[in-house]
Amino acid sequence: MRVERKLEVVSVIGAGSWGTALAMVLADNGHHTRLWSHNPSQVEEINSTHTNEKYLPGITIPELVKGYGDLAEAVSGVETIILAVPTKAIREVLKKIVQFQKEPLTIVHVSKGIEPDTLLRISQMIEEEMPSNLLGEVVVLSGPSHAEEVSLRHPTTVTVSAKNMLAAERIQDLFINQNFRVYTNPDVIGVEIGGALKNIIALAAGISDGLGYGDNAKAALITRGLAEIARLGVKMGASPLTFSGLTGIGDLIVTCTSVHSRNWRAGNMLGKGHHLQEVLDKMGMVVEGVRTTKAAYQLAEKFDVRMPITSALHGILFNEVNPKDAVDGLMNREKTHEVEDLANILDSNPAK
Ligand SMILES: NC(=O)C1=CN([C@@H]2O[C@H](COP(=O)(O)OP(=O)(O)OC[C@H]3O[C@@H](n4cnc5c(N)ncnc54)[C@H](OP(=O)(O)O)[C@@H]3O)[C@@H](O)[C@H]2O)C=CC1
Ligand SMILES: O=C(CO)COP(=O)(O)O
Repeated sequence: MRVERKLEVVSVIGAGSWGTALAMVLADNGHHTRLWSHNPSQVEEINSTHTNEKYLPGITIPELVKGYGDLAEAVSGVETIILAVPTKAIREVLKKIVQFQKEPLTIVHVSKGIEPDTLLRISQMIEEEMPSNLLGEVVVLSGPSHAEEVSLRHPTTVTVSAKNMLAAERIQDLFINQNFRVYTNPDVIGVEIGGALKNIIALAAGISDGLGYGDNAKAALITRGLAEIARLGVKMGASPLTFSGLTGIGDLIVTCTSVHSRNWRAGNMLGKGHHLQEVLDKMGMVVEGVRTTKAAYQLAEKFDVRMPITSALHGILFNEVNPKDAVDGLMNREKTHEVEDLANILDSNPAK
């Protein structure tokens, strides 16, 4: 593979499973990689035993990855940071960076969420928090990519997207290697919406499995889930084509069918009758789909888009609706066409 790779010092902000796995990809590509954690004992573990047992048990982290506990030191002198904290921590971390940063930064975010109430995508939150003199480019990296498999160097494909395609291509070159194939896509809205909303459907797929339903139900959730994600995304300005790509159907498949998925696992416990708070306490890792369900429910109202699966999940998570009743509700809705646009054309054609 021919890659114009300029070796850099790169900072990864957030040493959870995804930040650690991405730091390993960067180190495999020869970049000196600073992995920042707000947890001092984790920094100590990364530097002394080259492990991160809580998040990636059994994995050895390459020597080129160094743990940092001081955020200003971790970001000092770098051109690019990879922002790998959960969506709800993004503003807090950026507010800290703004206090000491002097030079513009390219920010690559790898989180999958939408902010409830403001209804902002992550790139919009970054643009809001960073003064323009400190913000170079904003790039999103997304796609079907469980950290556990990336850290084992199993073949993985992702997509990077930015308003400025040259920035996206630079980040493509930073990460791409024989195990980690990176595509570009100019559709930032579609990439961010697909990545965030697939977590809602993964929670629903987990619930379905937890209830003991089978592959038919899961295929239905994936397919009709994609339909409602695309319906909303297109209204928000995304290209419909993006939803048939890695950050759309690709990420939906992996998250709805993999035991690695925290969203699927959380859903599975809910389907087996556990209470939401108990499930989140047990997970010990971020389950982005819960907050994103709230945001997507609000977006559906704002854009006047039908999102029956999101709406059913919203009932389960926030209004004590019994999961089995929610499934019954979905199955007993008014009959409809599968492809609405086609149906609208037929409905307006008197000769049909
Ligand atoms: N895991 C995966 O396979 C993938 C995850 N993603 C996305 O990446 C994002 C991060 O997920 P992931 O790494 O899996 O999450 P994890 O739960 O594994 O780790 C989150 C990390 O962020 C830290 N953190 C939490 N809150 C703060 C805060 N306020 N300030 C600083 N650090 C904080 C946590 O620290 P602490 O240990 O102290 O809690 C932990 O190190 C999510 O949006 C997720 O959807 C995307 C693709 C793949
Ligand atoms: O986004 C992911 C894989 O692409 C990870 O999903 P979970 O957060 O559900 O583990």
